[in-house]
Amino acid sequence: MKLLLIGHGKMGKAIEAQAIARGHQIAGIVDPSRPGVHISDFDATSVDAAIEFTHPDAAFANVMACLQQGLPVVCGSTGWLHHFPEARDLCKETGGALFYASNYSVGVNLFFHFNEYIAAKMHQFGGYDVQVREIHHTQKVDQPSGTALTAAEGIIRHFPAKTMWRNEPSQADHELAVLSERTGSVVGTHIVTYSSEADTIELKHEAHTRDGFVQGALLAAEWLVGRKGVFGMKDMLGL
Ligand SMILES: NC(=O)C1=CN([C@@H]2O[C@H](COP(=O)(O)OP(=O)(O)OC[C@H]3O[C@@H](n4cnc5c(N)ncnc54)[C@H](O)[C@@H]3O)[C@@H](O)[C@H]2O)C=CC1
Ligand SMILES: O=C(O)C1=N[C@H](C(=O)O)C[C@H](O)C1
Repeated sequence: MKLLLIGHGKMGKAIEAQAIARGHQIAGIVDPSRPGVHISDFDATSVDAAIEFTHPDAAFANVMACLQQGLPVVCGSTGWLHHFPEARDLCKETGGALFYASNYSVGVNLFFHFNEYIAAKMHQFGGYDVQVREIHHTQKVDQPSGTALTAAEGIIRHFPAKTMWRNEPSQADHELAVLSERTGSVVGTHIVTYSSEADTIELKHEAHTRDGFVQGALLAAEWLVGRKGVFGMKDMLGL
């Protein structure tokens, strides 16, 4: 495949290396460190898919630009989802292809699946409170993490005692506390904890490296080619 990489930071560089190892070509790299290269320089004749990992403030414009250029786009940037409905609408209008995941690791997507199952089960029993905790490296700019928000939304859908989340400790029974910690170079750890007076049950995912995110994003780009519409990991993995 001919790939356009948008963002050449920790994720973009790791995706570039893994893409080349898998036999893909890098058609271009768009990043402020490479002035003069723009998404508008590319179209569907030169690029099979764009992969976007940038910044919460940049992702929406990049995704819209890809859709306007007719480029299938795999986006992993977090912190911009309040704009997602506009991107979905443009994707439909243009007959384009958009793949989004707050976390491309297959392991995290199993964690999301088990999280929803556990939330529905725990709802059947009284006496437990639930909270979400995420720990990341100090360079991370958004909080809570996109992954923690996906987990929180999964809990809220299946555990009706919680109707909203809050990014701080909460004494209100209906609020799901989603706590964020920034320390060292932690790649990404997410923990869902159910506590009662009698016991504690935890579901934890700890990324050891970025390899899981990278492999998932490349799988998504390969899977997206030839498809039209808006997709996520559940579509690709059949979860
Ligand atoms: N969905 C997932 O599986 C994962 C998502 N992420 C998310 O991906 C994003 C990027 O993460 P990292 O690579 O760790 O960050 P990073 O800070 O290492 O790299 C971001 C890169 O984007 C570039 N950039 C900034 N504005 C840009 C623009 N307008 N156009 C093109 N490039 C631009 C920066 O110059 C930088 O090179 C974050 O939002 C992070 O939360 C990170 C890991 C996994
Ligand atoms: O910024 C990161 O590093 C990560 N961001 C994603 C998120 O916000 O959930 C995914 C992963 O946890 C790493």
